[in-house]
Order: sequence, then C-alpha cells, then structure tokens
Amino acid sequence: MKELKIKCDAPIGGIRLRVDTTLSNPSTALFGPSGSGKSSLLRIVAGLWIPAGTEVRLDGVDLTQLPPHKRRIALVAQETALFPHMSVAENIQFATGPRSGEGGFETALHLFDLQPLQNARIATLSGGERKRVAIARALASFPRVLLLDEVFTGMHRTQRNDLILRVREHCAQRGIGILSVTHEPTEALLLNDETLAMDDGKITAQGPTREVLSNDLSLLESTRD
Ligand SMILES: Nc1ncnc2c1ncn2[C@@H]1O[C@H](COP(=O)(O)OP(=O)(O)OP(=O)(O)O)[C@@H](O)[C@H]1O
Repeated sequence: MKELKIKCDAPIGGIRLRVDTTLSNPSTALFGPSGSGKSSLLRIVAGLWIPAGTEVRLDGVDLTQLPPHKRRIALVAQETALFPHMSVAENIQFATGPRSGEGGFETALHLFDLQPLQNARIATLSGGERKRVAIARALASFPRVLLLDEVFTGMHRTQRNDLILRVREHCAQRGIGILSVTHEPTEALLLNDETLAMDDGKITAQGPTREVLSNDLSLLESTRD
C-alpha cells in the first residue's frame, strides 16, 4: 500500500463520524478515547459498513466499488473469530483460498512459531496463541492492508512486543499497510510510524507517532478508561 484515502461523514451511536484524510505511511495507529469512532472507522475501511458518500481509496482505487473478495483488506478484531471446531492449520489454510500455492500458509505458520500447534483445536489454545493464529490467518490471505482492532490488549508485555515487531517486519517487507486501533501508547510507538488521534468522531491530530504523542502529553497515558 502506498496511499489510503478515507472520506466519510455519517452518524453512529451518539456521534458523527466525519473523516477526510490520506494516509501515506505504511503503518498508522488510531488512537483516542472510548467511543471516539476508531472501530467504526476500521469497519468502514474493511467494507463492513459503507455509509452513503463514503470513499475508501487504496492507491487510487475506490474499494467501496469492489466486491469484498477483491478488496484484499484483512481485519483482526479483539474477539478473534476463529473457527473453534477447526485446527490451527485448517483455520489458516481456509484464509489462503485460491492463492494456496503461493506459500502464505507456510509463511504465516513460521512467522509466529505455530508449527508445533498446527494440529491443535482452537478451543484448546490460550488467548495469546489465538491472537497469533488470528493474525497469521489474516496475513495468509495476502492482504494489501491489515486492520488490527485492539488485538494486543491483555497480552503479557514481552509477548506483545515480540508479536508486534514480527507483524511490523513482515508487513514492511511485503508492503502491507497497517491500520491499528489501540489504547496503548507503547503499542503505537512500536508498531506505527504515523498516528491519528481521534475524539468525538473527528481526527484531532495526525503525524509521526512520536510527534503526535509528545505534542499532547495526555495521549501518553493509556486512553483505556
Ligand atoms: N453497530 C453499531 N450500531 C450503533 N452504534 C454503534 C455501532 N458500533 C458502534 N456504535 C456507537 O458508535 C460510537 C463509536 O463507537 P466505536 O466502537 O467506533 O468507538 P471506539 O473509539 O472504537 O471505542 P472503543 O475504544 O471503546 O472500542 C459509540 O457511541 C458506539 O456506541
């Protein structure tokens, strides 16, 4: 991904989500208090919610006009939505679809050291292991943009930091853009070159992560209530 343009103006809950921005950095954080519209914005980019007049342009192409399978946007939410009755390998293979011969499955398993777990049922995995599988599955589908909605929340710091750095490196090597929602400044500093601060459905600041966080010291506190 080189450029992601997002334009929308729609009511959701008690707010109006009004965004008109272009992200030219491969990895951007959406940062802001609860209810500010971060997850709703991710749903728009994922094509799960397309209010009238919305534009989501990835390298010039309006994704809202494309059928879902052609958008190549992968969303990983906090509830990982894996198929519980399938094994780790089956979950990841499911995502590779028609591109199964291109090594996405092996790469994804290897990226997060999932080989020893590949025959395990999802129901038997720990929370952190499920997150690794969910991200591996998303990456195995060869996305152009990876959307992460508070995926690292609740993980032990060392494991979280290791996972974040692996995701970052994998995506950087393949030109996969990242847009991630977080409440934790450390996550944004580790994962995201750019940060969008949001409040009440609007962007209140946008720029390099260090700059945005240090210009408003209140952002250096976790925004979790
Ligand atoms: N499907 C929906 N239908 C109606 N209202 C919704 C829906 N999803 C979210 N909302 C409302 O829209 C507003 C923005 O929610 P959103 O989940 O986008 O915020 P957020 O910044 O991601 O919050 P959090 O950090 O708590 O996840 C909230 O008032 C929420 O209650």
